[in-house]
Amino acid sequence: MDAIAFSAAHSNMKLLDSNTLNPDRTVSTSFSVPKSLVSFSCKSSGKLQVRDKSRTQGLVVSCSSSNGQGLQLSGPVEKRGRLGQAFCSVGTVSYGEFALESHSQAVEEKVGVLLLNLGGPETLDDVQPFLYNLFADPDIIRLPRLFRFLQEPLAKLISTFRAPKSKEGYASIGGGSPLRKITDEQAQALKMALEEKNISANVYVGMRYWYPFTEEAIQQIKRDGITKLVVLPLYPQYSISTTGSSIRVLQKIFREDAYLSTLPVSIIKSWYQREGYIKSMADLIQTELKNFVNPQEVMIFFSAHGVPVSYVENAGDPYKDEMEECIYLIMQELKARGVGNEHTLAYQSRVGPVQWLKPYTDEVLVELGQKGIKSLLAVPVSFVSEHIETLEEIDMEYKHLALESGIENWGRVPALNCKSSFIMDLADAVVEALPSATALSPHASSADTSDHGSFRFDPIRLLFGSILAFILLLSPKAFLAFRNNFYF
Ligand SMILES: C=CC1=C(C)c2cc3[nH]c(cc4nc(cc5[nH]c(cc1n2)c(C)c5CCC(=O)O)C(CCC(=O)O)=C4C)c(C)c3C=C
Ligand SMILES: [Fe+2]
Repeated sequence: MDAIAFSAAHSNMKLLDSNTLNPDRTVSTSFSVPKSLVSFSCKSSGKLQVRDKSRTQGLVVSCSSSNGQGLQLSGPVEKRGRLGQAFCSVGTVSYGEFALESHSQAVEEKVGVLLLNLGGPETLDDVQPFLYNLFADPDIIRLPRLFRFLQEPLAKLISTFRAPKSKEGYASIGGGSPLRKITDEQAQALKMALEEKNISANVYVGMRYWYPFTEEAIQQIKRDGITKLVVLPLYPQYSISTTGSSIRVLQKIFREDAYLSTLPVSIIKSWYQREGYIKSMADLIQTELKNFVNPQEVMIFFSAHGVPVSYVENAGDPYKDEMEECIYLIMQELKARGVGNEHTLAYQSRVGPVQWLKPYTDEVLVELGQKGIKSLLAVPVSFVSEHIETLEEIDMEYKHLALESGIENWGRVPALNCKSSFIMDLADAVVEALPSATALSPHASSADTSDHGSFRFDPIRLLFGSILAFILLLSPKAFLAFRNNFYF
């Protein structure tokens, strides 16, 4: 007669019962674990897996003994818990002819959530070095491989020339980006939302181009001894230039570190299709529409941050498709609520001389004014916090342009920031991602870095890109002319 005791790998998990098992007998056991945190060890079998077979129907627990004689646990889900969240209770245990050793190992699990974001200058003095970091990113200025050595000098040049214009923008919104403050608040709110779901997690913020840098967050994750990590980029839609770039930084750090290379990690690449996010966006739009005298006459104007067309057409960036699907889902949700307004999507914030995704926000605003549209509600859609492009570009530049073009009633939907339904949905996304955490294998990383590799060889781009880079580097005068024509 042997006993098997299950203990959970997380401080919130409680062992309610253990059973004495007899061969050829099915017995019941019961223990309670948060649905997402399911990891057990069993000395004799060596392997005991718990799989989330269906998100809605709960767990099936299976275990194989070291000799493959089929220990099995299975059972229905039971609802428990202080706040009504799904807990799982395994109802029956059966096993084959082999005895099991009595104790399992309890591993203290420390869950971490890493929020990835762009970062922004906190003071006007930070603007040029922030821009340098941004333009030095090969996912932002994509030079042909042969000319990568030009990346840093080019970044220095462009950041120096763009800084005065950027500084004006940041000065007009109070002298710096609000991104760090808002992201810290989101991190705190997410930690609390997870606690309500009985998951104790450390939430970290890792910025791509300014403090706290992703590298710093990772060092803290190591110091804290995190044993399972969920990576959640704060961009609803995936782009090579945003989520892709941050993930590449992560993969590089993880590959080179013994501890990190074995840390189970789950990366949520994009989440624009989540019901909680779509509903939260629809809530914001519905609320804002009510501020207009004739809400049903208002054109809903989605304005997304653009990317160069080449990202989508040559490098396979899914950003445009994901954006269009996101808008479709938000509009479907609004329709289901009886809101049947007209809508349109345009892309803002283009930088430099290349073609960006069209239509451009500024051009569409003028066209809509000319067509006689009188009321317009701007909805920033690629980002979940207020930042320079909502506070300055939309609220000031585009509003001014729209009013000048004949639009009389202007409104803007606020960013989601810490809206509770949105934060709760992020917490759900984390909970759902936890079971699939696995070490970032060298395989996975090479697949993910393939954005670069998949950039098709384009001789014209190569030729012109390199000639341009050389001219710009060698001749400040030419750069000035270039800048004046194409405004960096
Ligand atoms: C989904 C969002 C974003 C995408 C896609 C994106 C691509 C992208 N951006 C630049 C150049 C700049 N971006 C700048 C600021 C900035 N960009 C985003 C988001 C996306 N960028 C945000 C949220 C911010 C604001 C951060 C803040 O400080 O509040 C800037 C600096 C500001 C300015 O000078 O206008 C630049 C430059 C490129 C080239 C690019 C794709 C290739
Ligand atoms: Fe940007």
